[in-house]
Amino acid sequence: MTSLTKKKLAGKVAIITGGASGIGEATARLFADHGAGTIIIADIQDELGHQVATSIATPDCICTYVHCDVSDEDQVKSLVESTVQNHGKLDIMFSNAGILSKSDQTVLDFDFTQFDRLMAINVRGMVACVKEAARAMVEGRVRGSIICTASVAASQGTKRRTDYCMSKHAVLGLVRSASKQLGVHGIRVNCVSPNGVATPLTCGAHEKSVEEVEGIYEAKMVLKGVHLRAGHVADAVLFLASNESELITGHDLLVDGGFQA
Ligand SMILES: NC(=O)c1ccc[n+]([C@@H]2O[C@H](COP(=O)([O-])OP(=O)(O)OC[C@H]3O[C@@H](n4cnc5c(N)ncnc54)[C@H](O)[C@@H]3O)[C@@H](O)[C@H]2O)c1
Repeated sequence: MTSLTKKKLAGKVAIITGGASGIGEATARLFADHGAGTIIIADIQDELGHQVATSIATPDCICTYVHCDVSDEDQVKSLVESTVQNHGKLDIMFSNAGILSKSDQTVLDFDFTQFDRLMAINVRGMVACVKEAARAMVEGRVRGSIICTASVAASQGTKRRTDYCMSKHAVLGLVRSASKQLGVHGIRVNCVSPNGVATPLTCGAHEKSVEEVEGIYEAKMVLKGVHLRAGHVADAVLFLASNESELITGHDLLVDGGFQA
């Protein structure tokens, strides 16, 4: 096999949170295409998660669904422990699960109940996934890769969705700190920051179709003639998960069509 045809994740064991839908699902499919030996889809949408896992599994790729609410550290701990017990190790954690609040969450109309729920998933859940994955990698002496999903909202303010913007700023702080602490173990920690992708998350928030949402986001991109899709984000995650990014850690990889240029 030449290096050009070599699969980038041959034999790797990966967990993808929020893997039943959108960016997580697209990444699970791409990981399978690139030879991952085991992919664990961790989500709270049980029926969809099982369907996605079944559709990805092949004789060469074990793909299973595990119910895991990332806001509950015990569930994250047991997700990681069962992965290592059943599959021998953990090489890649893609901590991707995230939500938007129902209301606009401007400062003047801030709702703390929605804020608490969002922070429990978008921040507490991210920390739990990074913590448990890193502990398993250190214990198993795995030079693993941890990737979090941040957002373009991680590095600039927003006119609404204040809680979401705050949560993604926190993800950036987590990634940068974890990368400094875990480098000594050979563990890399990075994040991807998409601009708008039409997924169930954003279509639901806008109450618009995929085409309408893609139109809204395309208007904000510098690059024209292309829509930012979940597959573009998955490509960036694959790069950060594979040895092609061996020297890259603590990095925020923007996938935004030039939005922040
Ligand atoms: N779509 C975008 O425009 C965009 C832009 C920047 C960042 N992001 C981020 O990308 C990530 C994925 O979002 P998406 O657009 O693919 O949305 P999505 O709704 O299609 O997928 C998110 C998945 O996370 C799961 N999830 C929600 N709460 C969970 C919990 N407590 N525990 C486990 N799983 C849970 C959902 O069930 C869903 O399957 C999120 O972190 C989001 O903030 C999305």
